[in-house]
Amino acid sequence: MAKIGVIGSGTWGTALAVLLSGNGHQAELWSAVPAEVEALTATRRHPNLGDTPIPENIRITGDLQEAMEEKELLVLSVPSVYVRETAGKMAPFLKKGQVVTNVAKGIEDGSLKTLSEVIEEELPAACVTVLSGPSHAEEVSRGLPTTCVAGAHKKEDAELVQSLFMSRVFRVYTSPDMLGIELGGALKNVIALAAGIADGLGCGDNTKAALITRGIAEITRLGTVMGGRPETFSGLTGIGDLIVTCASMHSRNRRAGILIGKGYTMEEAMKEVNMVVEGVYSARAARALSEKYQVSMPIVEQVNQVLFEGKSAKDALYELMLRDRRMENSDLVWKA
Ligand SMILES: NC(=O)C1=CN([C@@H]2O[C@H](COP(=O)(O)OP(=O)(O)OC[C@H]3O[C@@H](n4cnc5c(N)ncnc54)[C@H](O)[C@@H]3O)[C@@H](O)[C@H]2O)C=CC1
Ligand SMILES: O=C(CO)COP(=O)(O)O
Repeated sequence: MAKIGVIGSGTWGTALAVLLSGNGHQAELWSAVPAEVEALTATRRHPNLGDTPIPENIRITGDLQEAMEEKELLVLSVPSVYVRETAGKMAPFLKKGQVVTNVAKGIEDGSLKTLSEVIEEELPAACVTVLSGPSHAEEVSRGLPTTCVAGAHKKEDAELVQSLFMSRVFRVYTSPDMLGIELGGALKNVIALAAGIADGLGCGDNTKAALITRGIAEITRLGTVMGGRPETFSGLTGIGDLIVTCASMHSRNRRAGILIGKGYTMEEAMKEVNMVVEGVYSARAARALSEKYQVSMPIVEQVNQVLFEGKSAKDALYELMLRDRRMENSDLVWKA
């Protein structure tokens, strides 16, 4: 039995605390929002997780020091925009060498840093790791079989995360490619917005398959130029996560995209979904990275134009369809 602090009691942090508690660990769940601490303590339910009870042995607290004290692992589960601020607040209580696992998916706006890089800046004494993969909280909390990848610089840190989370319904692999894992997790949300927009426009399965396939091509092009491994983008945290987020009605990004495709503005769609839609924040960062690294990302570009420049979803779709004619893979060569 390990003591684990889950820092962030949103849908995902709560589902992970329930999973860890089911694995026999003592989980403590922290929230920055006092009203959330009160409501979760009173109801022992998370509003987005249906009837799943939060077991009585999970302590819910607004006291960060208490949530971090004597913990073998700290799971950082706040949305990406709060990662720097929250990691900064954790700094005074962090013990040297304490393992911190980030589970948020994003890229910091402006700095274009991955979230583990942000955490390493704020918590230089921590051993920073990540956990990512195709894993909707709504299904994990119900014990539906799910697979993820624990990424770390050091093998033993990845294996610690693997051993604490692994169960008969939650299989965890390990990987040293933290950069590839994090880029896949952040960038798939932008493609999921495009997939949702296509759904909202009334497109079909052919369109969805095209967006997933060309989407992973964009993610892999950028990710490998930045130093991620191609194998990672064809694995669980790359194509795996992209498939689930483009196909599932649990996906916040896809749902926001559907509304935008139906004519909602970005702000209206985010309000309606009422949970964090990370792709909206990652879209701008993805476009900036594609410019910085001179990598073509046409889907990312069109999503940006729809979200931030008032372009109609239909125009964006037809512009993608009528781009310059090209080979599917320009590395292939024709026989003479
Ligand atoms: N929901 C899911 O199925 C999954 C979510 N993720 C990632 O986990 C992260 C969190 O997502 P969710 O839990 O779904 O979000 P959510 O929308 O359910 O929760 C948002 C949370 O933000 C917190 N918050 C508000 N103000 C804050 C502040 N100033 N400082 C710190 N926290 C604050 C609130 O406590 C609230 O619980 C995201 O990056 C998401 O992409 C990753 C895998 C699965
Ligand atoms: O990353 C996630 C599932 O792996 C959650 O994000 P979405 O809800 O947008 O799919």
